[in-house]
Amino acid sequence: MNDGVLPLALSQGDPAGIGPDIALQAWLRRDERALPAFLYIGDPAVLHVRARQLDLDVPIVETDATHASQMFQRALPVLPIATGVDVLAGKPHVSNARGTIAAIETAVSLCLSGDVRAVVTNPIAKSVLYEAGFGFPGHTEFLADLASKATGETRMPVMMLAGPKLRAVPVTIHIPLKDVSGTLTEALIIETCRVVAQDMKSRFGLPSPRLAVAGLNPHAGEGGAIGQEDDAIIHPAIRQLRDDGIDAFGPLPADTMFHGDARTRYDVAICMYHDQALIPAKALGFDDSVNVTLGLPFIRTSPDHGTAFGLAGSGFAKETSLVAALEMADRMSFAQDTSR
Ligand SMILES: NC(=O)C1=CN([C@@H]2O[C@H](COP(=O)(O)OP(=O)(O)OC[C@H]3O[C@@H](n4cnc5c(N)ncnc54)[C@H](O)[C@@H]3O)[C@@H](O)[C@H]2O)C=CC1
Ligand SMILES: NCC(=O)COP(=O)(O)O
Repeated sequence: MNDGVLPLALSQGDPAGIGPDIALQAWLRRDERALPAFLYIGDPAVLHVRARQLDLDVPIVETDATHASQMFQRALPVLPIATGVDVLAGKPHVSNARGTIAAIETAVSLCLSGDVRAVVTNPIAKSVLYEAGFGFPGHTEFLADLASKATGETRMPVMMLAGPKLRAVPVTIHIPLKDVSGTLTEALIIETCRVVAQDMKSRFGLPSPRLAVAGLNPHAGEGGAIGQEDDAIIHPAIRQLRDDGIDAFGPLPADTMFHGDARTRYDVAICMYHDQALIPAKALGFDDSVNVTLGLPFIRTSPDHGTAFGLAGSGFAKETSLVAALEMADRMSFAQDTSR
């Protein structure tokens, strides 16, 4: 079924984490889930060792993007990126960082050159990359930087956690909670919502998405008695978005916008900080939610979880979120608006 269709690129992530495990396990489910062909970009030696450790019978073939789809049925296609070090499951090490970063760069480059349809990333350990001098908070900002360098256009990346029950976007991402208030601006909220509205239309088939905007403070500020940001920053941003024809509403008290009835009234929850978005997203769908980066000139999805070092090589890591990420990237690539 994959012959003639470009593959997806799957970066290895931190090789000491569960990325290799879930890639092997996802490949074994290719028929059951009718998975799109994917090309694993990473160290084949790590995959061989991990497959043995997990007692998984997965043939591995070293190849390139051109031949991956036709080989996918018979073997897991791998574009080799040597780590050059002994990788131990569950033991992160700074010397793995170079291979982790190179795999992401290669995946993006293949996508921008039209050799793969989308980029799916396995989890990275941010602290390991920071120790190696990586200058970005996470994939989201790194991918935007790679895209900007390749296209010459500045990109504003937007993180969205998407599952069957909830789509949630954090306006501020990996910053300390104490800095959230100072970072939130009317312009940041407006720009984030514009990117969300545009990508919901072009990549998710929702022509007029309903954006429910959360307040920052308890009870959305209670009329200014419990904080000023809701009235001073969030409310004017929503007014501007509505004037621009975007169906945004709020600010809503965040504690009551995620229950079942409330979720029927919107397509995307716009949240003011990381945990306001990611706690409900992971509570409602840890096993099958996907982390998507909006605002890029290419498609990027990822499992919603991290490296789970404690599970690497154990056989207890679930591949379900990675499978959902592969399936979402596949759907998005066919829905894609080529005018972007
Ligand atoms: N997209 C990415 O690259 C992401 C990377 N991270 C990174 O991952 C590292 C570890 O972060 P944590 O907060 O511990 O989150 P985590 O998601 O790795 O683990 C949280 C809990 O969920 C469990 N878990 C995670 N994935 C699972 C799976 N597939 N199957 C079964 N159980 C699973 C873990 O065992 C642990 O109990 C950090 O360095 C963080 O930066 C975290 C989130 C996303
Ligand atoms: N908490 C979500 C997360 O860490 C994912 O970040 P990114 O690496 O996709 O930017």
